[in-house]
Amino acid sequence: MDFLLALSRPPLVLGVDPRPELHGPEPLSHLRRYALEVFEALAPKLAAVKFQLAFFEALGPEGFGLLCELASAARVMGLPVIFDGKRGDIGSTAEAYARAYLLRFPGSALTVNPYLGLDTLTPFFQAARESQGAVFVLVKTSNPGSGFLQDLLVEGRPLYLRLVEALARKGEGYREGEWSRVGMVVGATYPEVVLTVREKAPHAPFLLPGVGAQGGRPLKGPGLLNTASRALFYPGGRPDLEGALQAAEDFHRALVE
Ligand SMILES: O=c1ccn([C@@H]2O[C@H](COP(=O)(O)O)[C@@H](O)[C@H]2O)c(=O)[nH]1
Repeated sequence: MDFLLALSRPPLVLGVDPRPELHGPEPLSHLRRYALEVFEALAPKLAAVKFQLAFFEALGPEGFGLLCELASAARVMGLPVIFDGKRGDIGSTAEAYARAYLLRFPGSALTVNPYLGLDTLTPFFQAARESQGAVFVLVKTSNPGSGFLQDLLVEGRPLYLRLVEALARKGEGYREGEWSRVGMVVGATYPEVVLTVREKAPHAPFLLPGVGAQGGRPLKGPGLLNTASRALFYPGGRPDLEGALQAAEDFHRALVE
């Protein structure tokens, strides 16, 4: 499956940030069952499933096993997968991260951190092209303090915008039809920034985290993948299949009507 197919699906991404303490006496088996039920029930309303690697890593080796199992199950259900790991390192290590999440899981996407420089992102972009995947580069993150570095003025323009311009240029080399395999993360908590970034990067898929629990509202537009984790996976703060379906229907209505 080519990740870019996610852009022709409904524009909502289910975030999976598992909290075993909410899953009773046998947390991992309950979590596995619950996640599979949620994937199946919500699949027709989703562009993709985003797995937050930190929450799986925090569960130790069993957590990594569960991540692989759930990622495979999502793909079998026809759902593209995003690994939210915000990886980034010198080139040789970036290559290893790219092998781990893009080449071993063809057709998936990975979030990456640009702080080390654009040269360190090339292994991710090349792996995404080879595996029909995608890369989402952190540009303007959803957190309240993101401006501390990202909004710094550099030669009169915010740093995030300079990054966007450079990525948009680079992304042209990884474009297939309308969309590039070089995507960007822009917080749904900054809707005005989403518009500014879109003007500079018309062919980049955008991952918009922060919908729901962080106060961001769903945003409509081509190539915008609205992402909610707690609000969809744990509506009301706990596992609730009916509630998850209702929340997905509400977001879906806001996005497609
Ligand atoms: O700018 C960013 C980048 C990534 N995230 C991740 O998205 C989810 C958000 O969870 P919610 O429960 O929907 O708030 C989480 O995995 C973050 O690590 C982000 O929030 N902002």
